[in-house]
Amino acid sequence: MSTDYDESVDLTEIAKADSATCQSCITRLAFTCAKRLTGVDLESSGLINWTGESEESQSVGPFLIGVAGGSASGKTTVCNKIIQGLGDRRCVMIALDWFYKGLEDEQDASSYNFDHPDSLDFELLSLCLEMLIRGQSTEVPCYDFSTHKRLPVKRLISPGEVVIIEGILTFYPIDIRSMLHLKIFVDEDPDTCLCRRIRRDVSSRGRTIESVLAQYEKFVKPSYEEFIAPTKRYADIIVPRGAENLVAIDLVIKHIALKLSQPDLRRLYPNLVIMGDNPQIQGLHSVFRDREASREDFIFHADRLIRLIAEEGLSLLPFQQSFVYTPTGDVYHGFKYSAELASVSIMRGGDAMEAGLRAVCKNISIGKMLIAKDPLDPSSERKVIYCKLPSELSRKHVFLLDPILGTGKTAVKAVEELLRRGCIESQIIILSLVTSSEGVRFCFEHFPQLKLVTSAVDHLHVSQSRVVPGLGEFADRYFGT
Ligand SMILES: Nc1ncnc2c1ncn2[C@@H]1O[C@H](COP(=O)(O)OP(=O)(O)O)[C@@H](O)[C@H]1O
Ligand SMILES: Nc1ccn([C@@H]2O[C@H](COP(=O)(O)O)[C@@H](O)[C@H]2O)c(=O)n1
Ligand SMILES: [Mg+2]
Repeated sequence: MSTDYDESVDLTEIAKADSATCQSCITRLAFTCAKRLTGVDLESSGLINWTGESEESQSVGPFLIGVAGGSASGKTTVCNKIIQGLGDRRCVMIALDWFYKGLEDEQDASSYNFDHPDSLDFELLSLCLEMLIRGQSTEVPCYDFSTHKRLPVKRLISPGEVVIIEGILTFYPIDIRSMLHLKIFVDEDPDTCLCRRIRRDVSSRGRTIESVLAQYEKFVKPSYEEFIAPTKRYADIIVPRGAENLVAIDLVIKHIALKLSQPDLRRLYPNLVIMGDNPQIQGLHSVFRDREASREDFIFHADRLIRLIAEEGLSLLPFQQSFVYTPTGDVYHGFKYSAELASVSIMRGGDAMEAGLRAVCKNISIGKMLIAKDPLDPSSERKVIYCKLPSELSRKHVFLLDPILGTGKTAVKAVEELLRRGCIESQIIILSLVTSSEGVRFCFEHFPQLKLVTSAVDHLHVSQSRVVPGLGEFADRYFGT
């Protein structure tokens, strides 16, 4: 094959690029080659909507774990066990200790509080983590505990599938905390921590017993109480007895392995249900996404899918144990829903989901909401134009019907209105046939407690105006308008 590629694609650029740039270069190269070989410009033909950028927006990046806890509680030891348990997964561990600002020559270590948040360079840590999240290598500082200074060298850290950041104040700054997908607090008896710290600091950090005890009384203990212990409430998991707690460590390893097995947005958003992983669902999509499908086929297959999505939504409702007598006079022990349910359709697309929903939830009361931008000002914010809701929503679970969730802005506006009218965030379940990954992120960034059931996650076209590959205007195709 000729190497006569378009000059705008520089192969040396690919060789030295980070993964995102590299992907984008390779995409351009692929488009160029295809155009040379076939004469068809795939990029502008509309046959392919994939671009390096949009693929990047689908990527969920590394799984970020934060480990916090008192000094010498066993954080580093717990992290090492987790990494060991993950086997050949590529894990990267970052110690908060590397980000100590260090002392100036004139500063006296015995009167400096190394347990205060101001002693750490969280800004630099944040930049390093952002690079790892983008799949890029990053340089981290090296710190010398015996001189209390940064060394004049840096260490290059390559990106990994799992990134663990461990340190006493990992959960303290909100920007670091909000990046984390799993937060673990190691909780150890303070006497045990002190004994371990004396041993460790004397043997490997160049301290005397007296200096460790003086620092402990003056700074370590008070700062633990003021800054570290209060961050325990941000933890998803509290591990008592640190590295001894093999059951907790095993559960954590299993949880991470499960998350790594989810290559999509479910890894980040536990309240996201995607039902599209099987041929049955994909078979339905193959009919109603087809632009040649007749209206009759479109409605039939869309209704089938809406029924399945509604059933999935029902499975998220709370239930309680119940029993019935069977015709044989015996008792059958089962369950019944313990929640009242209502629904709200976002007009006009949501209206087209009502028949499918009613086939599953016979007498459900359905409200309506019309949300739109000012037609004379397309850059304006979305507004609620019309809203008629079922009664007593505050004690009900609500299915919010939005067949195609694009930017997510309409859905978010609808959720805001529902909350304003008394709904509870965790009781709102969005039912959507097709979503974009960008829309999913937008919804969960605004409302992490809500639930979202969809049968496919596409992506937003660069123009932001449509979901691709998508299925066109759902309501127009459904109502034949
Ligand atoms: N469960 C344990 N039993 C005995 N020693 C431990 C245990 N966990 C940690 N240590 C020791 O205690 C010291 C501090 O542990 P480390 O994991 O470095 O704590 P941290 O990172 O929280 O400061 C280390 O010398 C380590 O080997
Ligand atoms: N120059 C320094 C810097 C930090 N410390 C102490 O280290 C502790 C944090 O490290 P862990 O591994 O124990 O989490 C912290 O409590 C600081 O007091 C220090 O002594 N000297
Ligand atoms: Mg440590």
